[in-house]
Amino acid sequence: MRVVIDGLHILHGVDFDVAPAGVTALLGRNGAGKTTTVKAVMGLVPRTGSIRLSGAEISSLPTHLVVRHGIGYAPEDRGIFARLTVAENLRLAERGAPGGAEGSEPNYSLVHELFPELKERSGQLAGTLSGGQQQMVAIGRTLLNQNRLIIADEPTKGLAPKIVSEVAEVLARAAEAVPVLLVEQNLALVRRLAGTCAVLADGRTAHQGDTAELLADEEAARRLLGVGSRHPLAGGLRSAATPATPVVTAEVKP
Ligand SMILES: Nc1ncnc2c1ncn2[C@@H]1O[C@H](COP(=O)(O)OP(=O)(O)OP(=O)(O)O)[C@@H](O)[C@H]1O
Repeated sequence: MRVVIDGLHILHGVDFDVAPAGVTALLGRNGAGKTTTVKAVMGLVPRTGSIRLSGAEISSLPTHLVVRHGIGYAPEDRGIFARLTVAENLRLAERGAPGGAEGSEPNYSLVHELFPELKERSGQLAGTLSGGQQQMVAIGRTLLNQNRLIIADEPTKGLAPKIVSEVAEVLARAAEAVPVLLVEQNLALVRRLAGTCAVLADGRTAHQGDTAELLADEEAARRLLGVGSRHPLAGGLRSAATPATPVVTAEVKP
């Protein structure tokens, strides 16, 4: 996949798979191209190449059709309507089944089970919620519909440690139902949640594989992520199986 904006080559060789279950982390240093990559998947920036969702080519689709194919997107800025209530923010996200098929109701029971606070605060203006609560709305919206993939772009950015743990728990539970592509700088969280990862560097895929193996490899972690050998994550990390068939593949077309 490639992205050129105003003549600038932002992405020039991004090629990775999202595992069909659990969390896949999209990693890389600041400016590596992570946010641009997820925007390209969503059709929010012009892109060329191939993006396949469960085998279907979606790289030429506009954003609303990408969404209808079954991708729930929690953007970096959370995309909350501050002057609408929590309930109205959720209602705006309602849609039918992937591909436009009829017959699937928005799953409010799942959202309220994972985030009881959203039910309690349904009449509150979203702009008056805390950062963590707004993140709950953003992730809750992705769980409302029957999605094939959830993309969360730095969902813990700027949150207090206690809220980070809560959001991590929610992502873990969400990933039991739907595969998640997670852009995240917090490597402790990545270690806990993501079995597999792709690492971007300078607009290209620099690495893809088992997250634990990468974080245990001092040289690779330092080179790709800037993690030093004394970093608490270096060495002895959990491993997770890599399922066989990717849910999303993004690659450069020859
Ligand atoms: N619309 C744009 N116009 C020009 N340059 C852009 C645009 N969007 C992104 N870039 C540049 O492309 C590069 C990749 O940006 P991107 O936001 O995708 O990186 P990132 O890996 O998400 O970084 P961070 O971790 O800091 O959020 C950066 O150098 C950025 O300045």
